[in-house]
Amino acid sequence: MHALRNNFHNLGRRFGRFRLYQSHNKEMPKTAGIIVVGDEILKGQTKDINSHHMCQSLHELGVDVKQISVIRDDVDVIASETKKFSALYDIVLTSGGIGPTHDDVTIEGIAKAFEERVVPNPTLVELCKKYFGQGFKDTPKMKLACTPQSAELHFGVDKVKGERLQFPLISVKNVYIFPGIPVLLNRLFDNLKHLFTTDDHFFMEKLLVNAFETDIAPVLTACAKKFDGAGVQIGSYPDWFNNYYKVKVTVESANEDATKAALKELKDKLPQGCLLDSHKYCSDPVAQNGVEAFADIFETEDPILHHKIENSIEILNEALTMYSLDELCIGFNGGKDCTALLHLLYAAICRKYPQRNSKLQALYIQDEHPFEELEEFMKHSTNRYNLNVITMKGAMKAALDTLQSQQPYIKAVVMGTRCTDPYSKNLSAFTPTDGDWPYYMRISPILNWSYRDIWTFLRKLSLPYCVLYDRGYTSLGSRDKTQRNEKLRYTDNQNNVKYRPAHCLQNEDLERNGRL
Ligand SMILES: Cc1cc2nc3c(=O)[nH]c(=O)nc-3n(C[C@H](O)[C@H](O)[C@H](O)COP(=O)(O)OP(=O)(O)OC[C@H]3O[C@@H](n4cnc5c(N)ncnc54)[C@H](O)[C@@H]3O)c2cc1C
Ligand SMILES: NC(=O)C1=CN([C@@H]2O[C@H](COP(=O)(O)OP(=O)(O)OC[C@H]3O[C@@H](n4cnc5c(N)ncnc54)[C@H](O)[C@@H]3O)[C@@H](O)[C@H]2O)C=CC1
Ligand SMILES: [Co+2]
Ligand SMILES: [K+]
Ligand SMILES: [Mg+2]
Repeated sequence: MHALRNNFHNLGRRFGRFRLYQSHNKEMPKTAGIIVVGDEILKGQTKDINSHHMCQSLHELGVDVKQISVIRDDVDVIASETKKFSALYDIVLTSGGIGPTHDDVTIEGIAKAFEERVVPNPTLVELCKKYFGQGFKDTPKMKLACTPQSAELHFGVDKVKGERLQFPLISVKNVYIFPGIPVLLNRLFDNLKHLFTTDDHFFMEKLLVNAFETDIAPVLTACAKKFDGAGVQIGSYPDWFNNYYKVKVTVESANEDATKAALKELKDKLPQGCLLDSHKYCSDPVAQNGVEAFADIFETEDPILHHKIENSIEILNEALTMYSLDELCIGFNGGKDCTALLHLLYAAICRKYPQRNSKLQALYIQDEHPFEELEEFMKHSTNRYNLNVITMKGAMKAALDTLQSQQPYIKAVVMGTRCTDPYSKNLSAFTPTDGDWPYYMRISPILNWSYRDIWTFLRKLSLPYCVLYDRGYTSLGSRDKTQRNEKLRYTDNQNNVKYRPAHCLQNEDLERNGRL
């Protein structure tokens, strides 16, 4: 409803200035520029998160952020950037440089931009007096009470407590001056949103495309050109680690109809079959799939797997009855089998301990030559499932010996072993390690799962897995002893050698073909 505002009443409200879309005769959304001030950011000592927060919030409020500039704590640089941004954009937000120390000079810089003097602000002087006591005027704290002459103060109201915030947001003309400390900035921003709220709203649609950017570029270019006049922006964002799509394409504008028309055009013109069905893809499967849900999902389509899952969950529940979370860990090396297992175990733990604070422990015996992609995947999994990863180096047996002395409370390891793995034919769900191994209970809930079951499970639930499996590897070991599976090799119509993803392997007996 916000997009069409044809009446002059609304138009006039906006800084008395209106801009028009070339062809649609509609006002452009309010624009903003962000100036991030701080030497520490340019030195890489602090990661700028403030501009990110501001961009996100402003975008939600319908403000079109056009530029972010990161600059030094230097009066002249701040002055010239502020002057430039203030003229270019409807509003300017600055972050940082308003503390009491010598290296914070944002207030001076902004005063200089508008050729104003920095003067004590009576309201701020009163505030500081209350806050710091009488003597503050002769200390560096006095800096906090000084502003450019024409400054305005905006007191936010704490949404939770209903009280006025202690310190106001300072603005000079169209420049809003935020502190750099993220919690202070966020608190001010979130309690003063009304200053930036607009009548606009961005309408965003996205397409998940399973094709290379190079192949869809011509269609995107043509569509972007066609809808440019209507203010539609088309974005193309490749994701190298997603197992289900290669590119996220966004279509966005402040006009719902224009957005929809551009979306339709793209859907019509993109190659057949490359669009991911949004009903079949879940972007956050960890949050969405509880233990109960697993059974339902496979019940009709794959009743055999459905019963294997139920059986695995029974084993996991039994394991959780026998061992406390301190005594248990999952053997997790980023491989596909333990990835499927991790999801099951996580769900079972969440069900049994909905209120738990402790993390699920994962044992990772790190190979001397691990694949980078595998370790990258491990990192993502650690966050996704909130794991406490215990990393051990060296040969497996020796590593387990060390584990026993360093973490003596661990008694059992849940493993993604399947019957078809070497030496695993005679394992059962609960089998202690062999006599010549350090003593642990090995718990193997997915022994009777096949290669196909693993892939059906992972892909049906949109679970993330290591990207190497999308690049021709079907079984992963140490980097120097693992190759792509030749059974997945093919040559495309331009005569390039390529590999299909692991889930396409037909004959699953050849799973370990790439292991040397
Ligand atoms: C805790 C533990 C106890 C073991 N006990 C015995 C034993 O008693 N007798 C014996 O002969 N062999 C034992 N092994 C070795 C095991 O049987 C396999 O040789 C080994 O897991 C590699 O198998 P794979 O190549 O099929 O790999 P995978 O199919 O990747 O291994 C099967 C499962 O083992 C776990 N795992 C494998 N590698 C790692 C790793 N680097 N870090 C953490 N977890 C991993 C995962 O859960 C994985 O799903 C043990 C291994 C582990 C981790
Ligand atoms: N109580 C309040 O509301 C206010 C307090 N002050 C006082 O001013 C001082 C802080 O002023 P600042 O302008 O914040 O000083 P500053 O520019 O020195 O920044 C303070 C810290 O914030 C972090 N930071 C800065 N920019 C960042 C960014 N872009 N992303 C992530 N982190 C970033 C950095 O770690 C930096 O050390 C404090 O001493 C505070 O007491 C100032 C204004 C308001
Ligand atoms: Co059933
Ligand atoms: K400082
Ligand atoms: Mg600073």
